[in-house]
Amino acid sequence: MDISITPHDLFGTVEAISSKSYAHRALICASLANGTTNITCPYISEDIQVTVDCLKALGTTIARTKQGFRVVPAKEANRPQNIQLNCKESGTTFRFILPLLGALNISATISAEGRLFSRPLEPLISELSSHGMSFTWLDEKFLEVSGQLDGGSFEMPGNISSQFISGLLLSLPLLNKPSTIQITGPIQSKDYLAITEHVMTDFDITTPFEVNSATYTIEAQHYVCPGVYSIEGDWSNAAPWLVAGAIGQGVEVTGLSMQSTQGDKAILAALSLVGARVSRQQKGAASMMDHLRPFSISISEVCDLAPVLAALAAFIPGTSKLTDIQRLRLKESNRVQSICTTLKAFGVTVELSEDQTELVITGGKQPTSCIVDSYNDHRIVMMSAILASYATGPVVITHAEAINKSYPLFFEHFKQLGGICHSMES
Ligand SMILES: O=C(O)C1=C[C@@H](OP(=O)(O)O)[C@@H](O)[C@H](O)C1
Ligand SMILES: C=C(OP(=O)(O)O)C(=O)O
Repeated sequence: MDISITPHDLFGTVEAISSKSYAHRALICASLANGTTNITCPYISEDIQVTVDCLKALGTTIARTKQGFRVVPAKEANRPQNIQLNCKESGTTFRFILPLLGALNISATISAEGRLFSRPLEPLISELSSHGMSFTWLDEKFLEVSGQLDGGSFEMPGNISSQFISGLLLSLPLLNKPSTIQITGPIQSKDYLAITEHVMTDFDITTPFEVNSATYTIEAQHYVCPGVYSIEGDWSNAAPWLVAGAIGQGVEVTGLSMQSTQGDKAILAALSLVGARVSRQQKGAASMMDHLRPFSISISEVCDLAPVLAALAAFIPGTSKLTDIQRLRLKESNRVQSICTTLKAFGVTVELSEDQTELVITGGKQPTSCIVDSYNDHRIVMMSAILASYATGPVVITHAEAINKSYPLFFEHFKQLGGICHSMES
């Protein structure tokens, strides 16, 4: 599907969709608990559905209700022994499900789509292999997984994907012997680990972290069903609207928690830093244009914000920088390349620093009318839609169905804010 956008100011109010990161974790914890959990999660996406489908294959009964999901864990005797899973393009699902298969001693043949199997996995596979699990690649198209995961001492680098560590945290309490996870090197995406700890605590599991040794201790524990569980609004997917507000007449996003553990609520601090008028409300946030100035922001803790921050930089006269961009190359697309190519198509000057760790964007000229690709990346679609709204003429985004990975209602909400778009079959 291609989307054609006619430039028009984005203005008004939109409701935040349910947090994808919280939804993945709550569905997994509920599947492992001692009773039925009703999860409030009004908005779903392809990635959340992938986690639902994988958990169903593990024996969990999950029904879509009016407001979310009813999750009934499998009885031990009813768990399958050998299953087929398709993790599609969901990195979070894939990296969480691998240790879980080992903890439940279920063999699986896993398939994937897009770039998922090319994204980093080795540190996780290597640690799981030295704790009882086996992995075999079939033609690089399927991953066969088997073996009982054994507790003990795990080591994991902190600067490749926090999902390796979150996956271990979720699974290790199920083992009958205590474990530790020592994180080596710098720890990045820390707030995603905090989200994992938050949801696990809500299901009565504690995983104390000792800062000096950078080590989690995980005792054998039981997930306790909280009865109901509410998924909060998604800050990462609210960010494009808040950026649109800051370069236009103002946008408000409701249904967001100001106390959220989600690192991407830092979009508000970023917008304040560039001089936008930001208001923090009881249950939401709004942003509006003021005197915008160039910025330099490290994206090491907020890597999913990089595409929309790049779009923001394009509208600000002067040179802005996104620094610590190394891990952007490991996402649904190589986001260093896809951000650069997209900005250039809109006529925006962008350069990579000599050491390849910074994107240097010179903004202030109106983005030009163009045809851009999604690079099969939902966050590039959102970035392009914001740039297109203020472009000199029509913009076509090809393969825009990539948006469904995290935000199937994106273009509905875009129209709700006054955006003008229509879809065309590719
Ligand atoms: O745990 C999570 O829910 C996520 C962790 C982050 O990945 P990395 O830790 O690999 O950066 C983030 O980019 C991803 O969209 C969601
Ligand atoms: C990288 C993302 O997700 P995942 O790692 O789960 O595929 C994302 O949502 O931008």
